[in-house]
Amino acid sequence: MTRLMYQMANNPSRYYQVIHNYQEAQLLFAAIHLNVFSHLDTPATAEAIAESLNCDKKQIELLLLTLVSCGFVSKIGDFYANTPETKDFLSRNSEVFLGEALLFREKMTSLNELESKLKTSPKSRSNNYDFEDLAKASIPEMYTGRVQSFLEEMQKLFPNPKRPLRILDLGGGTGILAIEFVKHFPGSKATVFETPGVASVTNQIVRQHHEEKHVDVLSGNFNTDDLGGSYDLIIASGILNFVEGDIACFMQKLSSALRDGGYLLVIGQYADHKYDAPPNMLSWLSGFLNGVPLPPSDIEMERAVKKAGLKAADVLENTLFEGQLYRKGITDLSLCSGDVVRSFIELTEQIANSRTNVLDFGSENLTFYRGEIHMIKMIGDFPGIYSAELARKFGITRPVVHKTLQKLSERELIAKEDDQKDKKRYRLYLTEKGWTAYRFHQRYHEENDKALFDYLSNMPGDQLTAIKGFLDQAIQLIHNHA
Ligand SMILES: C[S@@+](CC[C@H](N)C(=O)[O-])C[C@H]1O[C@@H](n2cnc3c(N)ncnc32)[C@H](O)[C@@H]1O
Repeated sequence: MTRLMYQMANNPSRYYQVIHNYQEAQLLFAAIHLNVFSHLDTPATAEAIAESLNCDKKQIELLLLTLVSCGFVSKIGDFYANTPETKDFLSRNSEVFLGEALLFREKMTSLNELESKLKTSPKSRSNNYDFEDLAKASIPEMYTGRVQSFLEEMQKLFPNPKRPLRILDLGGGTGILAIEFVKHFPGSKATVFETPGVASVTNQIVRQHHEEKHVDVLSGNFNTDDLGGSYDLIIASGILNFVEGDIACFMQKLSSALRDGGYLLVIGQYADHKYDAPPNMLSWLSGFLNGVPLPPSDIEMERAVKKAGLKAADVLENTLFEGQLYRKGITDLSLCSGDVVRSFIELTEQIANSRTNVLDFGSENLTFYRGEIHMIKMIGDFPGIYSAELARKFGITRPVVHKTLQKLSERELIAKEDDQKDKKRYRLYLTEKGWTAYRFHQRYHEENDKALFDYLSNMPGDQLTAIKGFLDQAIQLIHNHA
């Protein structure tokens, strides 16, 4: 009997690749378990490794050769050594040794009992995850990119590092994000909200970092307990599966805990629709089989946050960090025109009183009154400007301009050059020292004003129109008073 030749429409290689990946995983876990990689930071022979591990030389040689073929280890002559990546992450001598975390995650999310679990429905929605041990095991993982990327994003979100902030990390596990946040934003306070079991681990980690004064650990159930309030940022990373009840109600709870204009950062992988599979379904299948619900879909989240008065503000995308940022609307219904006028008067008073403020850029030579440094800026922006133009641009009298120019000239910050066309006038330029002051001043503004620019650039057009309209009216008012 002749068998019909299958016409190749599909390729089965994927299934063989799965076997390969499975065996590669078994190989890697056994090698981590044996602690092979910690002996390969410097080149060593199979014989030396076998002796250190108390194993058979021939068998170890086979193991090492396979590790080489999978790209975990390199080989030159008879010597084996870790690749740079393996040295960083799989050797116990490294500060970011991930071996224990990998072994723990494999055990925690194992699908060994998959078939038997399919026969019965889960008894309760309780998860069987050991989050206490996960928190302990995942500390080095946090420092292999997540913390670094998180801080980068936070520095963009809150450009003024001196602004004291209040943040909440819900189900924050290790507490490392909160700990690193307060280290980078001095004067800020962080709260980590965790289940009682994990909270004791978080507390220990906070103590190890000596951050007890800046990081509070609250223990409880975020579904039922009060979360505190007036936060500038709430982090919800990998926790939305554990929300009980309506996700819209939970989002409302988080929104109420935020101050106006505060941010909610949601980290996790979500399906587009309720009927789609979440992208990382496989990693968490063991939990789902135990009754942990699937996370909400993007569409459910969209509806829930909108209902809660939160608006999508940004997508934070980094190599190891992906999050959706929402912002609470700034709507204070109790606000009346009197409040705005009071803030305006406070602003004008502060500007009037700051006239005598001195800007010190690090030495007596580089210390300026506001009027002086702004004149330097104007001359830098318009090289060759006449003194009469300066008087006009600043709206001040010529004698006042001359007095300031005289001082700047004596301090060798500006130079005067005769005007070729009109010998009675002179043109103004900055000297090298003047340019140094100009650059210091520019940097000063870049650092200090960024928060205001960021605030305005996040604002919808109708609100910007309202602010511009108010400022035009205010300028008119000052003209009328003058
Ligand atoms: C998947 S882990 C995420 C940990 C951390 N946020 C991260 O992104 O690495 C979920 C965390 O939520 C905590 N958690 C789950 N349900 C909770 C609840 N009802 N109240 C407080 N914490 C809870 C767990 O203890 C666990 O630490």
